[in-house]
Amino acid sequence: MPSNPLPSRLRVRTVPVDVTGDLLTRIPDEVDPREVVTWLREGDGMVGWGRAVTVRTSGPARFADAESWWDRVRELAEVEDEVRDAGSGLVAFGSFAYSPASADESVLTVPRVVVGRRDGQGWVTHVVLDDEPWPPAHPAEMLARSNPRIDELDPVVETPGTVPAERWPEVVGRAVERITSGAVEKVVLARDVTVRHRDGDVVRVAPVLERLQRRYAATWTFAVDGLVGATPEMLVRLQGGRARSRVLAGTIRRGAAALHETPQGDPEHPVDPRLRLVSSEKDLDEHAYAVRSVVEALAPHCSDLQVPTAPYVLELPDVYHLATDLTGRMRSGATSLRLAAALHPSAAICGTPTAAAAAVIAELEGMDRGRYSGPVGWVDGDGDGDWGIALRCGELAPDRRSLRIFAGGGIVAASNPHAELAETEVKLTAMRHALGLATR
Ligand SMILES: C=C(O[C@H]1C=CC=C(C(=O)O)[C@@H]1O)C(=O)O
Repeated sequence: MPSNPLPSRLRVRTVPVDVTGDLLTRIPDEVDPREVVTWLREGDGMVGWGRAVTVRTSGPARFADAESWWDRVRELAEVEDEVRDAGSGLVAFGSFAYSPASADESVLTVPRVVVGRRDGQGWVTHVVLDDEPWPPAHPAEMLARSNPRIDELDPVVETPGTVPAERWPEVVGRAVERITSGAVEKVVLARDVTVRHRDGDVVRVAPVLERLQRRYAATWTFAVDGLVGATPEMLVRLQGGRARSRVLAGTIRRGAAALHETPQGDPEHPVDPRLRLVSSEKDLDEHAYAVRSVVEALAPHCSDLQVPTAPYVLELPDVYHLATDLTGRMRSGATSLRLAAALHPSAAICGTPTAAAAAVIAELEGMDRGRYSGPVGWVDGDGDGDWGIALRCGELAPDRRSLRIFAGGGIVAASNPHAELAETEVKLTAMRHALGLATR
């Protein structure tokens, strides 16, 4: 497990403060973009920066190694927490590779500073190591500073990804063949696109996050170790003994164009795309596989698991998704991180059966997904936390001068390869918009 040795002391102090305005503007501009962490929704949540302690893990044990490291950090921490809410006191932000075979490391990190706000209650957490003194600035003074360049996007250009868009329908067609031959029932295939700083400089993430949270306020805007995005899908939230999950699968594009997209579309008698989505056998099938995978993984940990019988339509700025919200009471004592590990990879991003779908993905996608589609989120000292699935996101290259942005879609027997290409394009809109690229 490659990680720096833990310090002999780790002191954590959380104080309540009045936090007004946009949390993202509190992140100092000079912070390395890979050291920025965020978890924001509807303006509330947490932002942080700096690294107090960090673990990097990889391979099949990437979750288990991170969990045992977190247990040691929890034992070591001396916590003074005047707020005592989920996320106050000791907290770590994490992001895990989708595949055990990924060359990309998974990461769990305790920032030096966290600024949080929930339901009008603000707080600041500082972390110091060994005998370091507490930072001299009073939290209120620190919060008075605000990043003057938050609206300044870096100029970027887009270049093709691993599989060029025009070849994507062929790749999807091969997946449909695997499904009709019976090798697999559902498989989720994803593609990437590379975006580079036009002048070869470092791409700053705070302005990207700012645009994501403004347009996609109802999603979770995240940043962990250079992975930035706005996910609509909550793998698991654990708070006060209750687990929740929002499963998404099944998508239709918003807007007038969607009305004419299928061969059956009649421009004279447009059908609301939401109605089309809830009555589409193909999308309902795709959704049912995803729900089943989450129910199977949550059931051993929960009593009283509530599973709605039919999905609802989640409305996002570019797309509608079929969505199911599940809730259960915890009986296993697992932390949110343990639950995220148990739920990954769900059939919303891998397929059914899991092992067969993972093999088809490895064979057909031709790329390493890195941390796209892996769990991303945070865990606090009590084990509570939020873990989303890293979707609608991009991952900064180690040199921070480019990022790969990703989008995928669930393939079932009835999938149309050209419609699947269009679906990945519309899902790429979130990151293209946030980076200031004209959307197609
Ligand atoms: C794999 C992605 O979306 C998943 C989540 C929602 C809907 C999906 C779909 O309809 O295919 C995917 O399962 C992605 O955004 O890259």
